[in-house]
Amino acid sequence: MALYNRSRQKPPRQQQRKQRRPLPLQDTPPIDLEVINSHWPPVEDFSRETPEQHEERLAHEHEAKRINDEIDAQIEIEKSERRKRRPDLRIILLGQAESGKSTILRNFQLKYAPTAFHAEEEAWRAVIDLNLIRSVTFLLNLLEEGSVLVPLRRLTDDLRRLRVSLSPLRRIEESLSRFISSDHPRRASGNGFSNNLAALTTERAFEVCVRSGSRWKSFFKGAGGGAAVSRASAQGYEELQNARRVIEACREDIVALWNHPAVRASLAEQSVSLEFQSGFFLDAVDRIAAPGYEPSPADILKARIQTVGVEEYPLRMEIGKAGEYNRSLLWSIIDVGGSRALRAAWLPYFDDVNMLLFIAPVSAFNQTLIEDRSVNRLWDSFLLWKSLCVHKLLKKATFVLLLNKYDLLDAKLRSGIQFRRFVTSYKDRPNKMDSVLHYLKGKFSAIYQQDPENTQPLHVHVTCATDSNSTSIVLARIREVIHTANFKKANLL
Ligand SMILES: Nc1nc2c(ncn2[C@@H]2O[C@H](COP(=O)(O)OP(=O)(O)OP(=O)(O)O)[C@@H](O)[C@H]2O)c(=O)[nH]1
Ligand SMILES: [Mg+2]
Repeated sequence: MALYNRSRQKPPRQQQRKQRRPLPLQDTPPIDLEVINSHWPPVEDFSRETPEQHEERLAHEHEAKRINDEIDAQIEIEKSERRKRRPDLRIILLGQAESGKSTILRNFQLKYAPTAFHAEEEAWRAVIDLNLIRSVTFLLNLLEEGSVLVPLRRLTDDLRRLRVSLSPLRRIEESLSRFISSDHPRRASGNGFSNNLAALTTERAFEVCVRSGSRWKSFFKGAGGGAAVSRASAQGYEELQNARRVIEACREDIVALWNHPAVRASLAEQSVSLEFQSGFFLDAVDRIAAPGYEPSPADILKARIQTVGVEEYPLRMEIGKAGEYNRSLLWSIIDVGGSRALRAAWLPYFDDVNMLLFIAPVSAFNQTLIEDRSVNRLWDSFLLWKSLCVHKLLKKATFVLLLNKYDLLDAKLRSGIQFRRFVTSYKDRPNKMDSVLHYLKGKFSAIYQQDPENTQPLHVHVTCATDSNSTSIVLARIREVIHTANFKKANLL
């Protein structure tokens, strides 16, 4: 029966258009409202059929049934595919740029889907190489004529030699950038190597940008070999191998440049701490530029690549204690680009998220936004948090707040930077990490509790996302929250 309806429901496009055109009033055929609830299609009278017509009709019905069964089977396959793809749980990672969202995502992958995590090591090696080269070319730029940090007159012969011997790295930087962020061959926001002090005091001098979280990795999947590798991929792979050879050849000179007393003195004079910058690998050159280098999980967590856009990462749980999972769970983790211009793209993903993980980088109290130099980064985090806490579409989601980068907060406070200088309401509380964290936790929690619709408890954790061991404990607690509080009720776990 359905087949007649279906074939009638799908007339060719032209016909559809014709049918939609309204009939002139006087031509409108009469309607019989009695048939609305009667049989459809209407029962037909075949009593006057000839044997030929009968045969023809049966053949036609047989063929129509075959097509109908085929369509039904296809719909069933699609439904079951969709069911397979639909995650058991959706988590969204939110926070300003460089708060650590993608690093938290990598921790999730490392803990719960290690095979997938390790399969991407080669792609991450290219990012680490690029992060390293950008640090080196940053230092090389200091040696250029007119640099505010190392005036040319102070360049000794050994520095001049290093400038020449390391110059091939500039070309390598170009080719690596091309592969990793083909849309953005140079750094994204012009904040990179200007050697201007405002840029240096941020953590974003070595920015590498990627349009969408995982597409760039697919290049590396096919690049290493196999008959089906395209010519472009093979050529790209060759270039990557070449980049690697140049880095290895430059290893000693990179170490010499980084350890050069004149370079260090100049950086110190200007209070530039490259160690606080994201994607800083200069202190590990010996290991990273060695032949056969394979990135460790810690290296991958330290690598910096800016997310531009929104991407959902399926996370199929691979591990767990025996009997812990009664089936293989599929989580979906949504990672977003955090800078202000990218936040409008978040909204369509709020609808059916089960959990919101907000990442606030507590070390950012003395920094301003790259996108708006007049805004303190900590202030921006609070504004963002406030807007999410009252967001109508997020009322069903469990809120988890991660006070991230406590290691950098600690280092800054220990180096003598006064928290109260940047957050005046902190007044004369101790300039100690625990006290600052306690203060910030209180402020974030108060904002959450201000909205009477936020009835679920807020879960707060202090994290250092580059430390997989401590983060793993936090992730286990988050999983516990998922397990016990909300989703158990819905039989999701
Ligand atoms: N020292 C330290 N570095 C961290 C921590 N968390 C993240 N990072 C580093 O900070 C940099 C930025 O982290 P990302 O995860 O890329 O930041 P994001 O929030 O995804 O940024 P966008 O993609 O621009 O929105 C990376 O180099 C990380 O390795 C932390 O707790 N401590
Ligand atoms: Mg990111």
